[in-house]
Amino acid sequence: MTAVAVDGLRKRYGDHEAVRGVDFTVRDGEIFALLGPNGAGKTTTLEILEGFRDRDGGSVEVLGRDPGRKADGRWLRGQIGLVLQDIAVEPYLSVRETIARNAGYYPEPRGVDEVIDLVGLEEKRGAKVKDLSGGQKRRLDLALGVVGNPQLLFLDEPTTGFDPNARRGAWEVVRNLRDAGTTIVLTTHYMDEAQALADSVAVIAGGRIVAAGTPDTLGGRDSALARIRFALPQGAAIADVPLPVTDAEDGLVTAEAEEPTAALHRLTEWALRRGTPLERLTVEQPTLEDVYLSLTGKYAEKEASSPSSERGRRPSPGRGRRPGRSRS
Ligand SMILES: Nc1ncnc2c1ncn2[C@@H]1O[C@H](COP(=O)(O)OP(=O)(O)OP(=O)(O)O)[C@@H](O)[C@H]1O
Repeated sequence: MTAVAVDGLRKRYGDHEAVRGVDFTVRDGEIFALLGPNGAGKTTTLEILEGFRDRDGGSVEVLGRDPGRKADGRWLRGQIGLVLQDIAVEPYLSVRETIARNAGYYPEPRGVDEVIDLVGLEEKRGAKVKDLSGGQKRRLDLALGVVGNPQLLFLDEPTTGFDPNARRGAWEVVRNLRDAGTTIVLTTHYMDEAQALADSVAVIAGGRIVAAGTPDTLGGRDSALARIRFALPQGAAIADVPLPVTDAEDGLVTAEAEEPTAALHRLTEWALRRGTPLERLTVEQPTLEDVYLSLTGKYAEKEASSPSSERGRRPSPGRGRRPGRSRS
């Protein structure tokens, strides 16, 4: 079943078309990541799905309902969870009191202590919200997003400001939620996060989807050539290397290979015969970040060379502008 279906979505702010015909679907029970540079239209798209913003065109279905219709929007608010960047919480309430208060807004909430354990705030159960660290506060945000036992959870940059251990902890929480049946739609600027978590991803740039797929296949990543890099051995010239190589950064040379095993065999045999080691040898497939940068870079180049491109766009106003989005 489809949890979210977006078809030809459009949204304009004055004369700026922020979302220009976006299509994607999110399958029931998956983690879907919407990726894109600042100002690409991610927040606008999510706000429309969450029922906080009207659209100008296209169709949107969330759990089979239209968040743009008042009655559907009300029903959806009981079924979806939101973890946003700027949830307002009462600083003098304790962690437990804050979660218990939010639980009261939902028809079938999760147990408060279960949620505290789920997000790893056991030690801080009785602590006042104002005394939490930045990372602990984000865990509380996550707790508030899941306490309603939502079918669908929206996570807006869920690990911004986390230390590396806390990020891995949060990923574990998100995976556990998915495994327990929650569908998750997230935005992130961290490609390692999308790689680690997402079952499928879509890249948005300039209000359009420029690529969609799984993290491993996005933009033809799985069929891309492997890159072999190494420092040219002392006394060797580029022409001596038994593979076509080009100069790379940092004094390294690069060979691109369809069959990296065979290419490495030729290369290492050559080096052993010469008796010179291949220093700083690495073999890499393009990472999700490489593919993302290439997709969004190509988009930016196309925009810059298009005579109709819109220059000097207003910078993204950042967070804190979703109308009426705080629940606490
Ligand atoms: N309320 C608004 N009024 C006018 N313009 C807006 C408004 N909200 C967003 N925009 C513009 O629409 C475009 C898309 O913004 P949006 O916030 O959806 O991007 P984003 O992909 O979420 O960016 P970021 O990664 O920086 O959060 C931007 O050019 C932004 O300046």
